[in-house]
Amino acid sequence: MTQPDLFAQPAERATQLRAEIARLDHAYYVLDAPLAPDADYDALFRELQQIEADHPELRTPDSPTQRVGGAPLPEFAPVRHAVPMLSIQTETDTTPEGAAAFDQRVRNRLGLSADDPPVNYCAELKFDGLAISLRYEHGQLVQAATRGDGETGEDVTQNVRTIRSVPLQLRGNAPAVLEVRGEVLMKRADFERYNARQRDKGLPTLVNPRNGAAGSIRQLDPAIAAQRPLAFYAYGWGEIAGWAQQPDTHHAMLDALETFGLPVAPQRVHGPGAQTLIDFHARIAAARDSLPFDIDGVVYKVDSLALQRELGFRNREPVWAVAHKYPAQERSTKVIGIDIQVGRTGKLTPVAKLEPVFVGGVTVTNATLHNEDEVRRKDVRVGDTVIVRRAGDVIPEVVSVVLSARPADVGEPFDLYQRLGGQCPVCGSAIVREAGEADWRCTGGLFCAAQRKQAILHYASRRAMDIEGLGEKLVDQLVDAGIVRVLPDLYRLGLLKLAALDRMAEKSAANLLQALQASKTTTLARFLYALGIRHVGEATAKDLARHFGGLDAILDAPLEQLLEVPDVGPVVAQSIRTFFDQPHNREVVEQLRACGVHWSEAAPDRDAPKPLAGKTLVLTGTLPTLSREEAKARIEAAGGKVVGSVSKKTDYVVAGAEAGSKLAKAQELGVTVLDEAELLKLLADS
Ligand SMILES: NC(=O)c1ccc[n+]([C@@H]2O[C@H](COP(=O)([O-])OP(=O)(O)OC[C@H]3O[C@@H](n4cnc5c(N)ncnc54)[C@H](O)[C@@H]3O)[C@@H](O)[C@H]2O)c1
Ligand SMILES: [Zn+2]
Repeated sequence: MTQPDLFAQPAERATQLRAEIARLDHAYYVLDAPLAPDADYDALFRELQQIEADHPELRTPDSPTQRVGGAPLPEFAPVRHAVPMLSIQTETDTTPEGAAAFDQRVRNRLGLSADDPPVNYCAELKFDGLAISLRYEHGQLVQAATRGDGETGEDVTQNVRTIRSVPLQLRGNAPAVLEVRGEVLMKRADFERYNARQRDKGLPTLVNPRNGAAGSIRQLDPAIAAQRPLAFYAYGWGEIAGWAQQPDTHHAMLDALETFGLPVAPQRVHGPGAQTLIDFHARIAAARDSLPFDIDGVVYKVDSLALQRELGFRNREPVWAVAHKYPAQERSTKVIGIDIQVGRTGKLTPVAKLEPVFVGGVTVTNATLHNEDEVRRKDVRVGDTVIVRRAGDVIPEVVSVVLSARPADVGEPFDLYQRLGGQCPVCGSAIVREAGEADWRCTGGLFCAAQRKQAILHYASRRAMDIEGLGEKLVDQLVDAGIVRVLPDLYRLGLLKLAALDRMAEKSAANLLQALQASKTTTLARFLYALGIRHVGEATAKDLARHFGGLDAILDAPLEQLLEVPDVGPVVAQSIRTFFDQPHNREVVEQLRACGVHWSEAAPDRDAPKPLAGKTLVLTGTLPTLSREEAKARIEAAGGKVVGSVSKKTDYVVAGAEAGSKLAKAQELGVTVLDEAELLKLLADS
């Protein structure tokens, strides 16, 4: 990025700026891969405009200030716009009161004095997407084109057809020719969802919604475009022919477009004078974060089409419209460090520490880097200049690195495991990243301070230890006050301490103590589930309890033994093993037992005979006494496997009432068919 060169002469500086702007324009408009945040680009652009205003002799016809957008890509068929697609002037005073200056300018140009009535205006959102022109002939969508350089755009009809909200056929009595102009964009939630999915799959993410929209529309493969969720909002028009009663104000035109079935954003107003605009500016600024899509500001337009014609155009901009921007949602800043945070579920998230930057209306000093692969893909290093995005209520994130600004002494490529020496930065337990997972995790779930609240809430939940009255608010209080650090502390709570907490009546404190006392008598399955071991849900906890009978056998079970448990595969077995290999986790388990948590242990099931070992069974129809789940559990406990469809490899089909095609198939293949009684008899042999 070119820094202002204070010693350059205006002519030299203008040349520098034009070259830099041309480079950024190409990346942004042609390649859909911006190299700098808009705020930086806008600063360069304004500087050039200022030089050209101060030194008109330096203005060249090929200056970026004299034209719109970028050259169309040769891969697309060119579309010559019957009415050019222009830009909009962005004012420097973009405070709400800035609207008064626009009003004054309009009044001056129209030769109105202070005694004349106010001019009517219309105000809309300034969508941050890609401008598109939709051509309808006799109500049918016949062509969709990008803005391109304003004169010639790209034919993107196939891709635009995949956008659900763009009508292929207009409703009502549409004019013979209607060119609708508007913006294609990606809603924030769709963008987040798309990126989350990509991250999970280890695939590249979209830089921002604007880019996602532009990149999708300018896809050569409509099938790819169709997978990207896009939206469209109309805000204007180009060529019109054969419209008998065409409205004569901008707002009535938008209303008419809406009646044709075109999407028009509801956030729009019209009314007299600057105050209409000032109010809209303030209202939208407050609502910006909660809008479903990104906007970069608001647009003010003179409402009367006759007055618009009178005011006309200047350079590449209409005189009757102006844009006021809000604080940028993307800014560049420097990475001064990369921290790793431990989330409440043990997930490790790399976070960039930043030189403070004002973005999206707040000062940001931290931005998420999501996960290790993401840091590597973006190649973010300490010392880099990065683009940071903060839009809506989403946490700020690092979008990309400005590689051209990378210093020679930049840090090493990021390696999470090495950075942490394999240990959770909060509790020192081992960290793991399972196959197919994007995140590293701390395995010290019972002990890790970062996971305390989550661990307690899970432990107390209804299907775990079922401790009534121990909800989120109370857990927050107990942990924040330092009263409960690890689970066994729960059993050391006394009435005095509890009743001293905010809003805790003595009665409810006593109830809680009673619930805690009652929870000490439990089952092994509940206790195992309550520990919150990753991948050990209720069903697996029950299987483990049944298979091993007692806790000690599980604590030390080698992987091979864990793998013998029905439905426990390598990932689950490893997760159990790693969990109990953490000394801190074991300590907590021992302390819980010492506090009196107990259950009755049974003979280990794994030593029992397995009459169905190696057999494959299929269940069909309704059995007289066993539910489908019970039958499955019993068969699995006896070493059998239950599958969904009958084949030659099936050993038995267990058929109940209303058995259908599976029974027929079994008979056809000559597979032995059992009823419930016969199944129970087989099981009883164990
Ligand atoms: N980051 C970069 O490197 C880089 C490079 C080039 C351009 N840019 C950015 O692109 C923009 C450049 O200008 P531009 O001419 O493309 O757009 P602009 O900001 O000058 O405004 C014109 C565009 O606004 C859009 N618009 C949205 N809502 C509208 C509404 N209600 N009514 C009318 N128009 C509406 C239309 O698409 C129209 O084409 C700037 O924001 C600039 O920061 C960034
Ligand atoms: Zn930890």
